[in-house]
Amino acid sequence: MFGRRLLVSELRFWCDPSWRRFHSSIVSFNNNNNNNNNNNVVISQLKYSHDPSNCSLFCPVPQTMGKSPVHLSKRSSSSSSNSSSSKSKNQKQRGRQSYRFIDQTRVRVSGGVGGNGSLSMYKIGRKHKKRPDGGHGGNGGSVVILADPNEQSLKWTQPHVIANAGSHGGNQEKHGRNGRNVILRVPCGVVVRRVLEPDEYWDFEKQQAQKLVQTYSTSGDTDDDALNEELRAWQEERDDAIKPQINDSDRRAGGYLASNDYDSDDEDDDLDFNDDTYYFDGNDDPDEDEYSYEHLPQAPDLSFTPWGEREKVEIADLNEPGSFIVVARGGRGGVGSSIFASRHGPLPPPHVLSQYAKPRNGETAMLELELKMIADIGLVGLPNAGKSSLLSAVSRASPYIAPYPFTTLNPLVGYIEYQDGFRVCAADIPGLIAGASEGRGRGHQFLRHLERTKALLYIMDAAAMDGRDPIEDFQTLLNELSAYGNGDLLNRKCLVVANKMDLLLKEEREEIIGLLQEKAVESGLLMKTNVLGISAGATGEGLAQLTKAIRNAVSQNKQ
Ligand SMILES: Nc1nc2c(ncn2[C@@H]2O[C@H](COP(=O)(O)OP(=O)(O)OP(=O)(O)O)[C@@H](O)[C@H]2O)c(=O)[nH]1
Ligand SMILES: [Mg+2]
Repeated sequence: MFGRRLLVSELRFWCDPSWRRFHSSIVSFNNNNNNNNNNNVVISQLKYSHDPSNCSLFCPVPQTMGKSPVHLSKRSSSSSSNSSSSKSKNQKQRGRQSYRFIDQTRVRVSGGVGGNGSLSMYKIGRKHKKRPDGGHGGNGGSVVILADPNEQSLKWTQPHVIANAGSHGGNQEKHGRNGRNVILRVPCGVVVRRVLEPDEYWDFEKQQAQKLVQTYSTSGDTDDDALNEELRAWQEERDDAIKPQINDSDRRAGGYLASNDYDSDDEDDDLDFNDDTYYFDGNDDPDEDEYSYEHLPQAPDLSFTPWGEREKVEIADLNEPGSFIVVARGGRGGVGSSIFASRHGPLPPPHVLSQYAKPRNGETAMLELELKMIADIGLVGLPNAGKSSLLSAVSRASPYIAPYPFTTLNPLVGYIEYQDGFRVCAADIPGLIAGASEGRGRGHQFLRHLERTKALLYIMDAAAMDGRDPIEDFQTLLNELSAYGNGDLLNRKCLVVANKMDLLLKEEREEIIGLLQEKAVESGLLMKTNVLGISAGATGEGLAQLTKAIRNAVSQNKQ
């Protein structure tokens, strides 16, 4: 930035007060340029702010030992928003809610390359004697993904994150500095999957089989369709059997290393296969060479996953604050010549030394990150049922509320706080529609966020303001939840709520609540209380009773 032309009318930046060098360098930089007419940088106003959200430049954590990691999170791309005073209330509300929420993304990560080892030789006296004194290169930095409760969205600017390279070694046994790690901060509840390259394989057996198939497929023509059919069946069977799981023993306190998980050559893998069952030619007896593979017709289907999709392997589930995974390790630094100094005998020849001095590249991986929100209770309902109104009535969250469907487009979390300090995290899920379990109306993306909730709150518009029948709405919700995944969502503890009671007469209220109650009992829901009538967006009736019931529903699972 300093070498380039830059015109800034007002520059605000925040920096950690303990990083004094940054303060002074900016101030002197500004002064120098003001005295110089040919300056490239014009700063008319320079402001310090202690509020990170109100700045043009975000200055990362001070670099104390030269090794502090680079933190990548949504804050690193924050920009100033100092014209907020002129915004209307609605715009403000919209702005607050419509921050860019990303719950699924892909990122390529690469560890830093190591530094070169030095080949330096120290001349001893006048004789032509030399002593090797080259230092080792530093190791490249690694890329780490860390679950941080302060993050809300999977947002960062780079599609390819590369950790810093290690420095080169020098003479006099000066070893290079290790590259800085990059820490990608993600919200809690992120599932990390590694997307394998077309030539990468998760397990050894599959790799061997694939090689075999490729070899035979190039050998010639045959009409042995039965064999092909068998091969295909075998592949399908194998694919079902190979459901890679994260092994608990791979996890360590505070985190775990990914690299062990995706080592395709690791023969100690947990996945046990019965050789008899999965023997390549489908025979019970592996020794019996009944088929000749020399003339298979054409290359069999090489893709083990649907067309265009590459194999994905789940390598971590970062569901606890502070849990982390090293997704790309940095390359090792080159070995300096000094390693041979204490050895007896002649030095290795120069070409061998330079081989040693070469650093290694860091690991590279393509990752898919998917956020599954961790909330205690999920608010489920059709559009306009009043989910956001309820969340804003019982918590400090301020979702956008309006009388049209699909006002809420992204899940939003709010905390219901009780007088004794107990807190319940509630997630407002965007409205579901019929067919959501098949993906209609982004249904899959929304239902995914319910997977980790401890309890569900079904909310219906009892006044039928949109002309829908609340009982039918309830049935739609039950259908969609039972059809999603393995239908497990219906077995959660739940509360059933009829909203907009203020618009109904006394008899109508009783009738609606009675019908909903009947339907809930009929469906076998694990209800914590009877159906509750509330008015979340108008009078606030029934909310006190509801918050107690919510606490009751989630507290058994919570310490
Ligand atoms: N009269 C009355 N209106 C309500 C009540 N609760 C919500 N509303 C109104 O219903 C409309 C929809 O409310 P929202 O909270 O946005 O509904 P939602 O379920 O979040 O809707 P989506 O985000 O579109 O799924 C708004 O106009 C609210 O003012 C209530 O208790 N009584
Ligand atoms: Mg809403």
